Amino acid sequence: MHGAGNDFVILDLRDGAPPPSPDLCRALADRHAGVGCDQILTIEPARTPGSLAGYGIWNADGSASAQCGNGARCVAAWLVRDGAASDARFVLDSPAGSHAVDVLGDGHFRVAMGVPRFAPAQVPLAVEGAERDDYAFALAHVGLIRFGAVSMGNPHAVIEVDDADVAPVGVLGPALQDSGLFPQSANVGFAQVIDRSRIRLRVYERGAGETLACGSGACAAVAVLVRRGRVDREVAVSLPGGELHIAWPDDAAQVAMAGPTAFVFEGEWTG
Ligand SMILES: N[C@@H](CCC[C@H](N)C(=O)O)C(=O)O
Repeated sequence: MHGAGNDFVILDLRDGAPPPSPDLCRALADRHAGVGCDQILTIEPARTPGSLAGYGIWNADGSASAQCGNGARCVAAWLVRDGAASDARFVLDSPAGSHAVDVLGDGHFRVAMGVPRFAPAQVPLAVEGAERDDYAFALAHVGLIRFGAVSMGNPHAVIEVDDADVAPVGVLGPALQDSGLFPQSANVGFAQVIDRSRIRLRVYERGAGETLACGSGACAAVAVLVRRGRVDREVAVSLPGGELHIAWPDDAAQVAMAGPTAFVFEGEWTG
């Protein structure tokens, strides 16, 4: 499946089958010798009362994550297609917590992605002191780098750029990930503000490299830009693979992310 071009291998493990090993994740995600994907998602039994199902998230490099916005929509679409979800609203459990999902029709879903957390210890970001909207550090080989930092259940850095097309995503993304500033690494977003309700975004993801879209990254970018007063609280985020709609009604509210899903093919892994 894919959500705005962020592609997934989905394993339905609701029968209690064990999750894939990191080696199997890497083999599945390999775009030459495997199926090819940014993340592997496992659909699992619900973890909290009232939830429809749980899901796990593994990056292409075999590392685990707690949050995946595009993946949440794809899991929702899977459950709707197989008849497990018949209501217009249901709840799914990610490793980061429970998420209300709204069925919007035509393969589109809205997911409550949680309240953004900016405190350095919560991102986590290895700096002393109170949270800030903007951090600046000189990194070896790349020089001064300014970014915002936020957790959406997974760690994000957001760098504002003049033109997303020419942003040095493949240089600054790994440089920030490897800098030691983010003890659990980070997904690094490059956000270009078009106007107060539209941005463009590219994301160099932890464990996957640059992807065509990152749902939690879109939420993170909007949260950072709202805090800086750069955008309003409802923003259309244009990513290389599609568009997501992000709404953050107030600082204490959950961020809502809406966007598309698509089924691509089904198969049996014999590798
Ligand atoms: N593509 C996802 C995020 C997947 C996990 C991320 N790479 C991490 O390691 O935290 C999304 O749509 O949010």
